[in-house]
Amino acid sequence: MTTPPTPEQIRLAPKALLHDHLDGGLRAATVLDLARETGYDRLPAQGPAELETWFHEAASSGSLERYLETFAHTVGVMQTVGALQRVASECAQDLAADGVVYAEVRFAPELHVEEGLALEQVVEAVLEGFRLGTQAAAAAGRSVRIGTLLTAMRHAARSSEIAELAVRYRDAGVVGFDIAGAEAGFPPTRHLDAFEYLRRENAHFTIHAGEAFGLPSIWEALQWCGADRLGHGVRIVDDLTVGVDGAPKLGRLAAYVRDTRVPLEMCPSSNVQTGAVASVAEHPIGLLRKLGFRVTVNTDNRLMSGTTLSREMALLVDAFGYGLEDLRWFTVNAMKSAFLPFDERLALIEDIIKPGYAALGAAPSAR
Ligand SMILES: O=c1[nH]cnc2c1ncn2[C@H]1C[C@H](O)[C@@H](CO)O1
Ligand SMILES: [Zn+2]
Repeated sequence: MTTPPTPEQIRLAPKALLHDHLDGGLRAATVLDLARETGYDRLPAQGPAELETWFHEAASSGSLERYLETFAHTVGVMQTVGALQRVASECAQDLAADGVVYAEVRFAPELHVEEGLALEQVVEAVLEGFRLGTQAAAAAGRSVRIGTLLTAMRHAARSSEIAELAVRYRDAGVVGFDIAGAEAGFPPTRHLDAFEYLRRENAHFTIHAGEAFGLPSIWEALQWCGADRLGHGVRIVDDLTVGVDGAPKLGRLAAYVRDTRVPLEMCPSSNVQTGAVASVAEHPIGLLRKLGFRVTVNTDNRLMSGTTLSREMALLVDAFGYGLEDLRWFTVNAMKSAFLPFDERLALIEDIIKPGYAALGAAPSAR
């Protein structure tokens, strides 16, 4: 019988995070400070606790489109070099304090040019913020490595430009590309040029797919666009049926996803808020983990969900009875799927992750 890890053990356990939005992870107090400094006067609440509650409630309507409307207020205060640097630096420090040892954090440069910044200035400000935050975390005794993903908005038309930006900054901390935003009505094939360019450049990308729209979106992301990973991908369960023997039977797309080890960046709390799943207890992560899909656990938007990676893992421990060994499995899956060179992924797994779980008393893995 598995002993459930305590919240403190979960926090101390080394964790890897592949899906976290910079503009969805601000501290509420920072949103308020930046609004004052930059003259942004449209915030819906004036104290940090009220603002935190507002984000959580407004993002919990059951609709992805309404969830996305809340970003107007975070993006609204992230329009200067100073604001972008501060948010990125605090992000690195908050992740490190939560025991995250490797994170890929994404944001959409095109959303941060309202006050006249150039796309390059936006990217450089965020990279500098991550550098400063990582340095501050190290000084506090916590080591975290951050890779940046550049996101293009799927309803807009700047994906090729953003893909080129990702390639231009690939040696300066940008490790990949993504598309995000409303999914229904905006299939990933609208951005085929960007994905074809990235593949020619041997670059990595993930695509938000199978969150608010189903199998066709996942199929396009993989088989037309060539995504390395899927953001969410929860709707892959639509391709599972129950066979005559009562065992789950995989359709062709689900089999492809499992058999070619496509990483699924699953975000339990966010999926409940947008209505992609009914509750954490009913999240497909339980079934997909049993069936051996390459599942990873992520935060998506820490501010909108009032969460951390430790909390997402604790919710799964409560729902599915996971032990430290399961959390290590999710973590190793994430690290294997990171957009880092193979030798660097292996070093993090062998030198940091496995010893970290062993120190907490996790049983050695069978393989
Ligand atoms: O879960 C999501 N699905 C689709 N789009 C999302 C999600 N979370 C955040 N975004 C959007 C809103 C942000 O402004 C943008 C870039 O981070 O990505
Ligand atoms: Zn997301």
